[in-house]
Amino acid sequence: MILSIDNVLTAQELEQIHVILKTGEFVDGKLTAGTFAKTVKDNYQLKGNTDAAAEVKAVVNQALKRNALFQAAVRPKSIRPILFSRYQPGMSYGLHTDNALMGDENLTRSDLSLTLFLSAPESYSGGELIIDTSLGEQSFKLNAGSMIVYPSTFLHCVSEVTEGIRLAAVTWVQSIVRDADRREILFDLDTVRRAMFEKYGKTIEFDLLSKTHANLLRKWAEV
Ligand SMILES: O=C(O)CCC(=O)C(=O)O
Ligand SMILES: [Fe+2]
Repeated sequence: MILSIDNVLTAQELEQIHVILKTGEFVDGKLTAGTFAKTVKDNYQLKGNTDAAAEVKAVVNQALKRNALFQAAVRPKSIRPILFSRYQPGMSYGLHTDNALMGDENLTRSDLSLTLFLSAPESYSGGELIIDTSLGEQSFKLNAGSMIVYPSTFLHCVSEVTEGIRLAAVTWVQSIVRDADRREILFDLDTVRRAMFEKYGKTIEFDLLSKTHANLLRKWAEV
């Protein structure tokens, strides 16, 4: 399942991030790419381990934490440090696969990748996130503050930016439910059970669905 979530950031948070990214120090994005992805990665990334990076990371982490749809669909167990990237005209990130395991001591398995778009789509040309799914290529260029979450199992790329600046936040998530199909079943069950509660209250059907949801989660969760 590829999930598009709108308004992850408020206008105020977006503004705060833009102010920081305007003066923040950017470094070559190749520094955070795997051996082979490095050969096709051409962008800048906000230098990590600075006060500026800590502030923007905190804003995005908080936004992910409060987003009910993200939490229900993704079931994050751990989230890698957020990267803030900048693409200027001529820059792109060619077709690649994300590393399966990330980090040194605390390994995170990349079950899901996410791109949180930070620039207004009309402010730059190109720069689509293109995901090579089993149904063919799907191209995304969302409003500033909106986010795409997709299984890290897909090949993907960022097309060349030909005009303007593309700013984005990206990271990877290990889910407590490793398997994407199982994650979707749990998400659907949870959605239906909540909708039934809203509509009919705490009926026996709601209780049975809740039991099934909880029992499947017990079977499939890795905690
Ligand atoms: O910027 C994006 O939309 C995706 C970046 C990406 O694929 C990566 O950092 O691995
Ligand atoms: Fe990637």
